[in-house]
Amino acid sequence: MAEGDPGKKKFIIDTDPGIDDAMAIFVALQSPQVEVIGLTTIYGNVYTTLATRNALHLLEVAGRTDIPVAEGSHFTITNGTKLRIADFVHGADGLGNQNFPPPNGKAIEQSAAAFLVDQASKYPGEITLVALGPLTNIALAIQLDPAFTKNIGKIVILGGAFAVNGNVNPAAEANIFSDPDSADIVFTSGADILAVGINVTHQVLFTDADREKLAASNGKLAQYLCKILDVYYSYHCDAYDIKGVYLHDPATILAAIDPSLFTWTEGAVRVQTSGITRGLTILYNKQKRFEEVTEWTDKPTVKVAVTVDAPEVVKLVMDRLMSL
Ligand SMILES: O=c1[nH]cnc2c1ncn2[C@@H]1O[C@H](CO)[C@@H](O)[C@H]1O
Repeated sequence: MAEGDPGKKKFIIDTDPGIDDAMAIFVALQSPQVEVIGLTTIYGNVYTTLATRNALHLLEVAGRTDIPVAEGSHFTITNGTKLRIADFVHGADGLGNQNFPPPNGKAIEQSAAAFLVDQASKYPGEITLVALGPLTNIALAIQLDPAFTKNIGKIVILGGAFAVNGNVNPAAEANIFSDPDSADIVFTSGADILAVGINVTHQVLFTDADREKLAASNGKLAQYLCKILDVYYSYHCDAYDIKGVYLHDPATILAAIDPSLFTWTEGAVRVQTSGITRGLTILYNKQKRFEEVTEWTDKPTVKVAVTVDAPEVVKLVMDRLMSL
């Protein structure tokens, strides 16, 4: 395992790869300010077993098999096994139906939650955990170790649809919808949290012209991504009538590296865990003192992204992806 470069931010990426996860992992690996010290895997875009396989495969593509992968939960925090898997977004293999050969590497013995707890206590306050999938592993880490929320430096979450429609249904965004109980545990845990919702990532569009630029570069990662991106493009064309793809996960990596690319508001976030609005994320902006005690009263404050410098984020993503 890579051992500490004091000038760099230590990242652990919790991921369900996933085409935009692949882009995000590559962006993190190619960012000079970042040292990726581990990947943890979760269901979401694919089942967890396939997420682990894809995480190992992506590290092999990038030549970074020194980075450990810890496998995460196969079910929700309430032991739900009827998972919502977004294979229609990313292809049956999660990586654009390319059917890559299996990786040579293996996940470490430790579970994702145990790995997160361990690393956070090894480097207290130093780790940025970027959560790109449902929040089950993070909620499990919180339950496993009461000191985790204090030990982990920062948690940057791709999740939620703040005051806009979701992408699973009008109420819910995919990562939160997949395990709303975990999401509510994490949002109310008191950890230092930044959340990037689809209200913001839907402004970060990677256009056809961007893809052509990527294709024209000789970079290894660029060439690899151009192979897998087709399925993601078709999905966006069918679902949103747009010629381009949303950079949910890469934008979140950049938020973790440089929050000043975004503007933020603060407040308590609660997640609806049942009923027709299951997965709904509601931010209380603390602008009004309510007469009654509410489910938001006295809950810890988190930061939620409000706007993004989208052209700069796309430019940075492009630069990183063409740099190897
Ligand atoms: O319609 C969808 N259903 C499920 N997952 C989606 C959809 N669109 C995008 N994503 C995936 O979920 C995260 C953002 O919510 C992203 O990781 C994206 O790849």
